[in-house]
Amino acid sequence: MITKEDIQNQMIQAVETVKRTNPMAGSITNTVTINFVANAQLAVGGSAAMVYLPDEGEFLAKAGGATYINVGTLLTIYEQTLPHTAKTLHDMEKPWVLDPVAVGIGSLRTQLLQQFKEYKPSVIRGNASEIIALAGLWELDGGTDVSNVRGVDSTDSVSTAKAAAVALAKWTGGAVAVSGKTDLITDGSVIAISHGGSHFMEKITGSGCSLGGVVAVYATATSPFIAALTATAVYNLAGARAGNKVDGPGSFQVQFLDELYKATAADIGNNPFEIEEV
Ligand SMILES: Nc1ncnc2c1ncn2[C@@H]1O[C@H](COP(=O)(O)OP(=O)(O)O)[C@@H](O)[C@H]1O
Ligand SMILES: Cc1ncsc1CCOP(=O)(O)O
Ligand SMILES: [Mg+2]
Repeated sequence: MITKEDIQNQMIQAVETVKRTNPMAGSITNTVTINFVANAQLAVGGSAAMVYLPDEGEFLAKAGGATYINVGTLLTIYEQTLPHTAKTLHDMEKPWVLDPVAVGIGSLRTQLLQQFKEYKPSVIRGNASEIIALAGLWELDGGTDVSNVRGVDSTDSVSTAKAAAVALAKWTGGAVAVSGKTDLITDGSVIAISHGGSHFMEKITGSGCSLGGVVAVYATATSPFIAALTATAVYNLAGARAGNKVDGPGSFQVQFLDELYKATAADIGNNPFEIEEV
């Protein structure tokens, strides 16, 4: 099994590469949190670009080092944009990150998330209920037919999503990141548990969505597993630091962006995590 020290070195390298090269990771994401996603991507050193249209999704898929697809608020045009972009990414073997926000609501969301099974997202990032429900939709181990997703929120604990996360990662050959009070990241053979964050992260919209955007930034520079773990680590670090400085969600959001920006590669590599074999 890969050692913790190897993982930390790869995380540090990924952070340094991103800070040095300002890589572009384009997004097709929801209208609620689109601004926060872009700001978080910029804060860690990436470059953001958001589009809605099919040819523009294809353009960004080709131009960017990685791409982020988040199905939070669907528009009718996405029936064309999302499969077109995901197919381009798959065919070009380019990394892409999927956030299956609110899986289970509506027929278009179900149809699109079903289609993504064959396009194998490099990283799937969601809360526990979304990860369990996506595994159910894709008929993989650990999934359930009955979704416990409550709108965009989770009603399951991260540990209950472990089997689903492993099964999804084995199917895609990439990584899965399950978020919550503690976070679980797996590539199907190793599991990392990352600690930190703040209860205020549940009190602002977009902490999960923006985490997906930051995973995409790191995916331009490293493997899906290291990208998912590095993004989760910087979120846990910045969340904890910001949470200690503020007394409400409004100032938390501002402070959190500052702490994302200030976190050094060594700080991020040293944020607490454990690893275990699947
Ligand atoms: N109670 C909590 N304590 C610490 N960190 C949290 C807590 N809840 C969520 N987070 C963090 O917030 C981010 C988004 O996770 P989550 O809220 O599960 O996603 P989503 O917004 O998609 O439901 C992750 O970085 C996660 O670690
Ligand atoms: C509230 C809401 N409704 C549709 S998308 C969205 C944002 C969800 O953001 P997050 O999952 O990061 O909390
Ligand atoms: Mg979410």
